[in-house]
Amino acid sequence: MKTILALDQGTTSSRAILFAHDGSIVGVSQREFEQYYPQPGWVEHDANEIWQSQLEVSREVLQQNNLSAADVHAIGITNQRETTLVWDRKTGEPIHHAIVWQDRRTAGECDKIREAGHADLVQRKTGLVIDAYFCATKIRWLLDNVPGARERAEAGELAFGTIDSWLFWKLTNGRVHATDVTNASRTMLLDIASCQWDDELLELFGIPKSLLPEVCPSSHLYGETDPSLFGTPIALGGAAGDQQSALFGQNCTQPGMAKNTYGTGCFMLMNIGDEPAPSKSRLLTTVACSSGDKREYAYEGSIFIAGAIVQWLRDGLGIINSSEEVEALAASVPDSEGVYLVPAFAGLGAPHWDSYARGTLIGMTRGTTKAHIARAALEGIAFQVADVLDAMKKDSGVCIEELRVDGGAAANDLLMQFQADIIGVKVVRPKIIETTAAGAAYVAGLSSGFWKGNEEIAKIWQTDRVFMPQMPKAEAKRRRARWAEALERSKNWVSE
Ligand SMILES: Nc1ncnc2c1ncn2[C@@H]1O[C@H](COP(=O)(O)OP(=O)(O)O)[C@@H](O)[C@H]1O
Ligand SMILES: O=P(O)(O)OC[C@H](O)CO
Repeated sequence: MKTILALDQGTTSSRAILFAHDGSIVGVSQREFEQYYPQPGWVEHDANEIWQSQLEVSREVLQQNNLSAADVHAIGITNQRETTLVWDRKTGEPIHHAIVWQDRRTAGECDKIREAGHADLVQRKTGLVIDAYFCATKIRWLLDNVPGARERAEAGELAFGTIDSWLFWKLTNGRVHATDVTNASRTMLLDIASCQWDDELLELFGIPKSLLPEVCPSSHLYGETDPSLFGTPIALGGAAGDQQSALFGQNCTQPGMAKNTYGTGCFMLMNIGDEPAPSKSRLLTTVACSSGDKREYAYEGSIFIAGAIVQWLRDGLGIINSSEEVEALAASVPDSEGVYLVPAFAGLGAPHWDSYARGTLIGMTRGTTKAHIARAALEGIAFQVADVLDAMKKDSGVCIEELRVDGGAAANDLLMQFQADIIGVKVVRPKIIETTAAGAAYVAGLSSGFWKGNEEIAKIWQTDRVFMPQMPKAEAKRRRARWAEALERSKNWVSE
């Protein structure tokens, strides 16, 4: 049986998923790995643990399904984006833990770069807002804080990579140092129009060019796995950052098509075609996946806390025992009775970008119960998404006809219905919810000839359930206006 093996290297776990030619899932294996929080606001990963967990699940999914490397036509990689790693080219050893996308250690540095007047240059070239979220200031931190790192980097001894690059390096035993263009577009060092590393930005951030990987299309033959890993070499057919991969996996290949992933955070991406138009509403412009050399772009609204608020109800407040339970609890009341929960626990991302906002629970009375709070938590996710959708409509001038959804919290019917109600747009959940891994499988399957073209892949995507807006428009408007007031109260709460 021929399959495509998708490696889905996420923030909290490594997964390996086998896809058959009809797009169905043959098997899944998953391992969590440790999160390191050395200081408040800092988040790190051990890149060797990432590699070991990824290798183990890859071998395990084959074994569990009685398959071998010979049954894998190609491998596709999808990964947590922006997480930054530097390693020694000779030994392959990381010089430090990877600095994770959520890490805020370079926020002060970003404030300075913004204050020095570089925001327009950075947005024009990279499509990004200056924020600690992206790689550039994380790389500089590593070069300036790991003893000897800057000298070694200047001598060409070190390599930088996002997690796709790290996996390519390990899978080929150091023969390939490359990244795909969607991951490269999150470094804040790429000119997204030419898709080349930009010398002016490298100088601004003090980063030697010799550190950087080669930038390749997402759907591209990068090499093959070292024979020592799986017995027989397997073709490496492509890679994509997880959110762009999900956009491709949702088959949003035409301008105006949008998806939203409800995981730890929420990431809404909309295909905007072949021009990297800058956003006027503080969204990001990012490189999207495409099936060949053709460039495609997307607007992205990144929301830092979404499903994580449900984990907080479970672990922080203890009012539910599992994430799934939130739906029944929230459904036990008809509405939140005026309670609003702004989940700005890690500041606010798009379109507000307020690092100093904090979580706010407001509107409670003596009648408020845990059910109202659970409901307000789910509604807070949907209101944030509505704010991003508005910004997208405004920037693109496109009337979004449907929002395709995926991610763990997209299983929550109450949340999906409320989402449709509050945005007044139908919400469509596909049958194959593993769209992130599917996107990686597709880019690898296309470059290696497993699938013939986009048309063949488009047939795989099928609707599971459609949520139509039911709430009267005036009521949705009233609730959004109240949300906007609650949001204002959460802003600029802490000073650093
Ligand atoms: N039924 C549910 N209702 C609401 N949230 C849920 C539900 N099931 C899972 N979640 C949330 O979804 C998140 C996990 O989704 P997942 O897509 O695996 O995230 P990630 O890739 O960011 O780790 C968790 O934050 C969890 O609380
Ligand atoms: O690993 P996830 O699914 O939380 O995704 C992380 C994003 O890529 C961060 O930009």
